[in-house]
Amino acid sequence: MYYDDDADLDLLKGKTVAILGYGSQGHAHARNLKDSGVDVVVGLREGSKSVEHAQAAGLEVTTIEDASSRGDIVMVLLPDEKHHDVYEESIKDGIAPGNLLLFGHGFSIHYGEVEAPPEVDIALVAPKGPGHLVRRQYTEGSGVPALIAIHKNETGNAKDLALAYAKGIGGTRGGVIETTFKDETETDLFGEQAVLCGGVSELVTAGYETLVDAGYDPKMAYFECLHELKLIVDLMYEKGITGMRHSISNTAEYGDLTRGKRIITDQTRQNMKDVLTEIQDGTFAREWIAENRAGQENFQRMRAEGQSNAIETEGKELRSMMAWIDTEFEEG
Ligand SMILES: NC(=O)C1=CN([C@@H]2O[C@H](COP(=O)(O)OP(=O)(O)OC[C@H]3O[C@@H](n4cnc5c(N)ncnc54)[C@H](OP(=O)(O)O)[C@@H]3O)[C@@H](O)[C@H]2O)C=CC1
Ligand SMILES: CC[C@](O)(C(C)=O)C(=O)O
Ligand SMILES: [Mg+2]
Ligand SMILES: [Mg+2]
Repeated sequence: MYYDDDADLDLLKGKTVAILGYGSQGHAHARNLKDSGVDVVVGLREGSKSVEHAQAAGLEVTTIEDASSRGDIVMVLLPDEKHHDVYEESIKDGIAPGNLLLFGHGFSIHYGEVEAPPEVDIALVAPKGPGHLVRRQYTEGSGVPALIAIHKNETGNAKDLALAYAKGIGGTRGGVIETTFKDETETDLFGEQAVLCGGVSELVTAGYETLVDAGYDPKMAYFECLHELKLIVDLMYEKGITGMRHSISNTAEYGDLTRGKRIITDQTRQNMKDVLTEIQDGTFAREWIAENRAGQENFQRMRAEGQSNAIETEGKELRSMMAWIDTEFEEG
């Protein structure tokens, strides 16, 4: 594990860090690095809606081409599915030998979507959390842990620079692990599909719909299955599963221990293994790349279906009454 004392922010002094994209991760990295005293330039496509947000945050904005050629370190924080095309059209020619090309996730390098030139260093700094929380936790004085991995290190400086970058975004406050592009990519995809996003979203929706279908008040179902999830997960985050069980009633804990395995069954565990296999053998990556080449028709349809679920309309109304909940993303 690497913590603040293991990384040297001074290595970024005199260097320009180009952040390509100002989305969830892009805005967080750009703003955190700037607040850490790093010289940052943000690269955005022509007509980007993000220009005004980045400029309002005091950041210099230029084109992706210009940022790629000005950056000693060039961090690609564009959607994974766009990396191939944008790299070929706007990034590749600007990267000088000896510069460091960084990614926030290993997908495009691991699955061969980006073919990098031999004389350029390549590494990743992948926060283990959503970009908006990378920013929020940094401003609060804490930080989202991160992974680093080195794919190519012609200069011999890639690891120290990746660690310095991780420190600049707050990652070394939470702890940084060195891994490989392969392991970062596969564990990240598995986590988001089986547990953090796919698993939890389906679990919450299924629980909500079970209560509503049985005739219970949808508002009660929302509080029970979605709102309270954060409060339970906060305890797990702070004190572990045992700590969470300390805070809940004995009745809840007995139900947890005896009923949980009827929800996550041996079949569910087998399904998790199958999902992992599809990640490891490239099936998922090929499917996602093909979906994009075909214009994202299925992706957009499923996204719209998810947005119109009853739990979403119910939740929007209930959250609007809780003044302490920040319901909008201001940028990113
Ligand atoms: N989201 C997250 O929290 C995490 C993401 N990552 C990784 O970080 C990387 C970035 O992900 P994320 O932050 O979600 O990305 P976003 O979808 O939030 O990125 C949006 C940004 O990319 C720009 N963009 C989108 N399409 C294009 C294009 N065709 N050409 C040029 N610019 C484009 C957008 O431009 P405009 O402003 O003009 O719309 C915007 O600035 C990915 O590799 C992802 O896997 C890693 C950890 C967590
Ligand atoms: C959990 C989803 C994630 O992997 C992340 C926020 O870490 C992502 O790709 O957005
Ligand atoms: Mg992740
Ligand atoms: Mg991910």
